[in-house]
Amino acid sequence: MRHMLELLLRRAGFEVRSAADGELALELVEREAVDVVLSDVRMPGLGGLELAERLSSAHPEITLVMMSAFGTVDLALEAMQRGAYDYISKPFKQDEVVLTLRKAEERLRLRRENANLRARVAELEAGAVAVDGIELVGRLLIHSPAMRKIAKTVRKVSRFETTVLVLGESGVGKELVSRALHDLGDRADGPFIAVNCGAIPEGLLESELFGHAKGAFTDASSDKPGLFEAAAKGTVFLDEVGELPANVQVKLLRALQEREIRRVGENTPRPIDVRVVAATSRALEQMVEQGEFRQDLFYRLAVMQLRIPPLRERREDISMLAEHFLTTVNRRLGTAVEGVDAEARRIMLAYDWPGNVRELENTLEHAAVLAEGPLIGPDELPERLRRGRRQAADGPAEIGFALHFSDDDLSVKRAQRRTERELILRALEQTDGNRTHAAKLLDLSHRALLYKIKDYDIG
Ligand SMILES: Nc1ncnc2c1ncn2[C@@H]1O[C@H](COP(=O)(O)OP(=O)(O)OP(=O)(O)O)[C@@H](O)[C@H]1O
Repeated sequence: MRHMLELLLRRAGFEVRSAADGELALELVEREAVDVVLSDVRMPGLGGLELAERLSSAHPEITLVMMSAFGTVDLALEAMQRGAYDYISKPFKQDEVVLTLRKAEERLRLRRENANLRARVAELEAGAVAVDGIELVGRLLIHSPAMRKIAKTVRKVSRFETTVLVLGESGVGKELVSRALHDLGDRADGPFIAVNCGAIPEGLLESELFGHAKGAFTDASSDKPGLFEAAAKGTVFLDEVGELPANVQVKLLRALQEREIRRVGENTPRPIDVRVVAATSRALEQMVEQGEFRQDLFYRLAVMQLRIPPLRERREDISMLAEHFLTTVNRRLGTAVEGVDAEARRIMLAYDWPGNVRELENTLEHAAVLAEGPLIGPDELPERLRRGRRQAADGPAEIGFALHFSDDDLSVKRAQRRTERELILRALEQTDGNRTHAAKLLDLSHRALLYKIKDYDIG
């Protein structure tokens, strides 16, 4: 019977090992990774019931299917109580065995999938995944101490309903930060609606945001809810909030204060249930001083402010983001670029990235398309990067160092390593990558510098 089953199952595509009794079967599963065990109920030595017991305690991941002959069905049922998954009664048809095992296989697949999902959910619930010093907060990849601080605040603030104002240059990731606030908070199951206040024509803004009644204006052929109503139980993200015209600023302030809106052409207010996150790349406080933005609205929006530093102030994120973008570009465009060579990397680390993370993303897409080999070289980088030396006006060096100290990591050893790495990067930038000159600036022997460059993976 064992022999016949071996042949049958092999033919059906299973990888089969056989054991003459229960004892041997237990030894076998210790030696090899086994998904499913098909076992008789009656066997010499260790019987099916005991096997079921021992397997389910030592190897709960293994699915056990029993075979029962006439008169042993009750034993098979008992085995199921002790952890077996299914049983087949003898005599059986060949298809029946294969089908039962396929079912067991499917169950296994589902269990694995569930375990994966559970792990992912646990990660999401924790709000972050940290791997090798890289955190994932919502969809934000984070490595630098400066961004870690932001991640910590995002995690805290996401739990509250407060209005948040996200500040930062264009392309630093303000929208992703706002999304993370939404994704990690209680409204995650609700919609996240992003509105670019600068992109909607002034005349349409009010009705886009708050909706309109039929006949409110020429094109209003029916009642229409606005984005604030569409985002019920979710978040409205007002990007470029500094671009809002004065009349809409007033309406927004009222909506935030009263928690209700009026559709254009309607008098009765409607309650709203949204969290508002706003962002701007403009100096909003200055706009307030110059009378271009309402002060009361500014205070209302800026209950909590998050300032995202530009990429040039957190160069530690560049390599991680570059790797991430290469992976997504490869997937999207079918390219097969494995990385960035040492020289191109040095150029990228020294460049100022005025367009921030978005510029980095576009640069890598451009380079991946041009790349001829597995690595991106300096020639594939846009001209402006090769020309762009770091400017002296980049601020005093101390700023860079201050960023390396965060309250949640006070390890002197790690701080020393980070500082040393940063000093080496700066020396290499100042000397155009000339290691002999850099070693002199660093007061290190040439050999020591080479060793450290390798150790710190500077390239
Ligand atoms: N930390 C990060 N991890 C992964 N992707 C990022 C990160 N920061 C930014 N990005 C990506 O960079 C691009 C720009 O980010 P985003 O749109 O959030 O910036 P922004 O500050 O809102 O820009 P703008 O001011 O122009 O609206 C997006 O494609 C985004 O996915």
